[in-house]
Amino acid sequence: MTTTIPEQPSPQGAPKGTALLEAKGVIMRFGGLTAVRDVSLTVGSGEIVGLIGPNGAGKTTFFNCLTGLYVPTEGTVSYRGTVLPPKPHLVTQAGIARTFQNIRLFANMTVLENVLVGRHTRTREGLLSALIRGPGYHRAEARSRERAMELLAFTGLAGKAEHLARNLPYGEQRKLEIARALASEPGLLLLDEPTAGMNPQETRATEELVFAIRDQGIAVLVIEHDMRFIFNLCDRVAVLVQGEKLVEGTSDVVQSDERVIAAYLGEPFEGAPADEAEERENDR
Ligand SMILES: Nc1ncnc2c1ncn2[C@@H]1O[C@H](COP(=O)(O)OP(=O)(O)OP(=O)(O)O)[C@@H](O)[C@H]1O
Repeated sequence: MTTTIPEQPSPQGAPKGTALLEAKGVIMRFGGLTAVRDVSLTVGSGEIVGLIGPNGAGKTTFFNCLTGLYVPTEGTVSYRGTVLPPKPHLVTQAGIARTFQNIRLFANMTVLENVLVGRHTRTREGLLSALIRGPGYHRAEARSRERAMELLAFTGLAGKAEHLARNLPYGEQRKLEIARALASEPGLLLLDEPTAGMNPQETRATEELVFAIRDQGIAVLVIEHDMRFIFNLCDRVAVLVQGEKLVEGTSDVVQSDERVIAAYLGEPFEGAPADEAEERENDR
C-alpha cells in the first residue's frame, strides 16, 4: 500500500507528497566493514532530496542498495509501496533510473543512440518483432526516436543528436547520462555527483535541469559534494557519516547543525555558519 503524506505544512525532515521510495533499516556490510548502518530514507513525489557526507561515508553504496546493484545485508527498499527485488533491470522497470559517479556512456555510439538504449525497458516489442521488423516494430521505433529527440531537446542536446558521445564536452556527457536515464520514463531519478568536474556555469545549468525534471513530476535523490548546489536545490537533505544517517532536514536545519559542521571539519563549506561568523568578525 502506498503511504499518503499530507501536503504542506510538513514536519521538519518529513517528505511531502506521496511516498515513492522507502528504504527501511538498510545495512550493507563488506566482510568486516559496515559501509551503510541501518539507514532509512523516504523520498516523496515532487521532492528533490539531497544525500551528502564526507568521502567514504557510504553514499554510493546506499545508492547501489537502492538500485539493486548490491543486495543489502539487511533492510528493505520499496517503491510505490512494493518491495523492490535487488536486480537493476527490475528496479529500472519499476520506475527508478540513475546516473553514475563515473560517466558510463557508450562512447562510440551517437548521442541519439545512447538515449535509445535507455528506452529499452519501456519498449514492448519483442525479439521476434525486431527480427521480422513488422509494422509494430516500426511504430515502436518511430515513437522511441521521437521521445529520445524530445529528451535531447529537454536537456539541450538536440543539436548534437548525431555526434558521437565521446566527442561531447564533459558537461554535455553528464547531461546525456541524464537524458538516457530519463528515457526509461522514471518516477524517481537518482543522480550520483551530477556536477563532479563541472565549471560554475555548467553546475548552474545542471541545477536548472534538475528543477525542470522535478517540474515534470519526477522526484530526484541526489548525491553531491557541492554544498551550494545541494542547499539551493533540495527540499530535504540527509547527511551520512561513517555509514550512519546523522541528520535529516531542510537545508537551513542541516547547514546549521553543529554535528554536520563537525563532520565536515577539514572540508569547510561555503555558507557554513562558522564562515559567516568569521566574516562578521573580519568585517568589524
Ligand atoms: N564493493 C566494495 N567492497 C568493499 N568495500 C567497499 C565496496 N564499495 C564501497 N566500499 C567501502 O565502503 C565505504 C563507503 O564507500 P562509498 O563509495 O559508498 O562512499 P561515498 O560516501 O560514496 O564516498 P565518495 O564521496 O568518496 O564517493 C568505503 O570505505 C569503501 O571503501
